[in-house]
Amino acid sequence: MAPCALDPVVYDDRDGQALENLSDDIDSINVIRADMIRGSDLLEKSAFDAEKDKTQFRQYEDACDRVKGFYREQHEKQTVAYNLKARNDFKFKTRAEMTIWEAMEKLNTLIDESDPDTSLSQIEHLLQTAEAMRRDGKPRFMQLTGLIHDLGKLLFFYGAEGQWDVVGDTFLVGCAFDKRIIYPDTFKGNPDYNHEIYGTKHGIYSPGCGMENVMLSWGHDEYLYHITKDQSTLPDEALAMIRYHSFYPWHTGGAYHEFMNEHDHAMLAAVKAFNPYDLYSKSDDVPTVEQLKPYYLELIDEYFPTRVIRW
Ligand SMILES: O[C@H]1[C@H](O)[C@@H](O)[C@H](O)[C@@H](O)[C@H]1O
Ligand SMILES: [Fe+2]
Ligand SMILES: [Fe+2]
Repeated sequence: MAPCALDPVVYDDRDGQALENLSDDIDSINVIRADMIRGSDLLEKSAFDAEKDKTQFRQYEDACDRVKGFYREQHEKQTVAYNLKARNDFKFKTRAEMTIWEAMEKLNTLIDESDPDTSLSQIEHLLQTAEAMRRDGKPRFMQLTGLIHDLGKLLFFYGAEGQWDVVGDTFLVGCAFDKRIIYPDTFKGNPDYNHEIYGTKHGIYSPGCGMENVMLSWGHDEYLYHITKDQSTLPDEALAMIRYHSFYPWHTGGAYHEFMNEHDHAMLAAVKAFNPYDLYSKSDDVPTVEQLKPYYLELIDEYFPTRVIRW
């Protein structure tokens, strides 16, 4: 079987039991895909070690069966009907009330089964992302965005149907599934694949309609986007980094650009600046949570005035 950063593992850990048998072969993942970051001047003074061969990130063809199985299920189940229902459920429920830091601690028991590149816990991944930005002197709002960007994975504990509607890359539903999405053939099992409208190039959308009017597959990005939009003072760039960070077919693959408006182009630049910190910090040293906590608690207070968040 193909190698995997996280194999074998206990995935369904909703009760917070100990996760067992995490393999520690993440050393082999110190790799950057130079073509993905070329042109991003925000990376000129990057914290990522240029000597490391980064081409091994996001190697889905070589990924283990866990990752492949995850995406098959996700691609078969993310339909328009499911997405409408998920948004409706979200709107009419408050799942929990807790601070950002408490959310980070709660999320710590989740191991992301879509991710071929890390076996670390989520709190460590969040701190790695934020710390890489801090080292590079990125603005405080961006450091905070790095710290919280995956907190939407909390959905897993609040009524998700599995991990397929929480983690993984995102794409559009309501129009044809783009070939630039990883494992594009797995969409053949999606009931919308041959739909008379959803199966067409533009589907229910029209060119130039703006990304705020398209439906991204439901998961941690969309969920946290709505929460931060309503309950933080973070700027539009931060909200875009949160909403689109898993939208690889768009920010890296170049798909769906026909739906963008002018504002979206500015947001795309912000997401591209964010993305390398999310991805390539996965090979950085494991952060010491307690040591970093005071700095980040202060940063959280700057942008979340109510402190206790409705999740
Ligand atoms: O496996 C990962 C993980 O779920 C990330 O949180 C998400 O943002 C990425 O797009 C995905 O590839
Ligand atoms: Fe994510
Ligand atoms: Fe992430």
